[in-house]
Amino acid sequence: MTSFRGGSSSGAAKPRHHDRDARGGRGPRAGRPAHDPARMTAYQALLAVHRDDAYANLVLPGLLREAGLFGRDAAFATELTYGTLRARGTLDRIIESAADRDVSRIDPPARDALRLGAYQLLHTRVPAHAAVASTVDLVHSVAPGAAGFANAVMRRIAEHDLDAWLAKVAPAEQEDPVGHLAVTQHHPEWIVRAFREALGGDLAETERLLAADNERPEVHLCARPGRADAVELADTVGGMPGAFSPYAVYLGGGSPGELVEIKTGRAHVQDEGSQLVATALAQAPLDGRDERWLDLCAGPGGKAGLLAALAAQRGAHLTAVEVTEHRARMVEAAVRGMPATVLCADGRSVGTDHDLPAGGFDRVLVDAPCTGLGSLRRRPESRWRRQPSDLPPLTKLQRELLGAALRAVRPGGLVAYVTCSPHLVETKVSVSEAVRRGGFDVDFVDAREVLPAGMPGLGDGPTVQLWPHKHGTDAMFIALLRRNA
Ligand SMILES: C[S@@+](CC[C@H](N)C(=O)[O-])C[C@H]1O[C@@H](n2cnc3c(N)ncnc32)[C@H](O)[C@@H]1O
Repeated sequence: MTSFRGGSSSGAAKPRHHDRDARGGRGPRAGRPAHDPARMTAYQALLAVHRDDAYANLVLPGLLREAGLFGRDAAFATELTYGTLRARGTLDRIIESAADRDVSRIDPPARDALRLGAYQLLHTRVPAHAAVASTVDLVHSVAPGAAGFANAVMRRIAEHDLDAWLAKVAPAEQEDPVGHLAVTQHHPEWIVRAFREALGGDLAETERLLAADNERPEVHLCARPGRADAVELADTVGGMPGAFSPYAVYLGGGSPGELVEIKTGRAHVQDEGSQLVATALAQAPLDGRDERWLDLCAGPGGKAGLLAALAAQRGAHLTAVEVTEHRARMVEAAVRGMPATVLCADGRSVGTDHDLPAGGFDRVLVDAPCTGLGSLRRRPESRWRRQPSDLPPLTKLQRELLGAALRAVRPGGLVAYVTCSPHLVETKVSVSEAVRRGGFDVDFVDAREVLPAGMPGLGDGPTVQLWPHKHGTDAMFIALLRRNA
């Protein structure tokens, strides 16, 4: 877990305000940060996530702007928001133990304020007295009747450090190793189980993966082939060329949205793992015609942008399909100026939509809708929002879309099935089921052969699973299939 290490003016060093006394015991009202804008902003982000199902990475930038937070104050608010959301399940266990009641029986505003407070106490260097006082102040603002309760709970939490609390609330490692990891590494148990299974049962490695999931990932850029060079781009933006993808640049800091290279379409933000799987499809050897490429699940357009740039260099044309209209518009923006056509259509309509003829394409990407368990690093709330019940409808769609891709590709052509999830049900099982049920005659192409030479940790093939703790990428899965007839 990344921890805040600063002495921000909104953090520990700030003297306590006295607004409450001046206002006759109420303090600022919820939604109107007046005295502690960083904590109030983090609280509002949590509220939006838990009440409105918002995504923190989408909602937080606007809240920071509204509150006029920059620099260290913005970093503090961001750390509080992301850290609290990631650790939520474990913080809740600690709060339950300290409050001696289930978190479901605590009013949501007080509950979120307590989560923020517990996070400060156990994961940051904010001094205990500042964490307690600022949390009680926040509860005064958002749930005045619970201020006394919050004070008591915070004081009880402050009696122990994180290790002591984990020893108290986590199941014993010997008796329940998965339950233990779930609590100590802040993940739901069903996800720990799924990761462990995908890693062949190795608990120590599962722990390394979970720890990597708790770190905020570095921003990766993709230097678009033919438009930018990764080494030059790295120099220009003060970043580092990526370890594996020839197009990757690791952006040390700063906001990618401000970069001229992004605004002018020379580069886009894209995880290196996503770059690798899209490039693998483009690089795989193919006999015969190689002109018609298809991206069957293209929105918002990251891989389509890279594929279209590669298609431009190779004299090919990309058809990019996306079922959601606003995402199809994002794909259009991502491929502008490149040889690509965007269709707002259901990818399963191959053979019935005249723009998606059966056997009409040489290379096809299915970047299937999935649980996204491979990118938990960048969506702090999603580990607690996702449920095992999400799997059946998603795997049905995945199999149907892969079936459509296998119908769309010509005999001898290639299909890449990709997920941003390592869950075996969404990866190997979805592939084998789609092939079996569709009765397709296919061969697996060893994906390791078309990933950069010398890349470590690619397993036994022919499919490849990338990992945050091994490759510093999202946990992207790729299966490459050649259709025989
Ligand atoms: C994992 S995302 C694709 C990410 C994209 N390839 C990229 O790199 O930016 C899956 C996309 O598939 C779209 N989708 C879902 N069902 C679809 C369908 N039946 N046909 C086409 N697209 C679909 C979703 O709206 C979503 O945008």
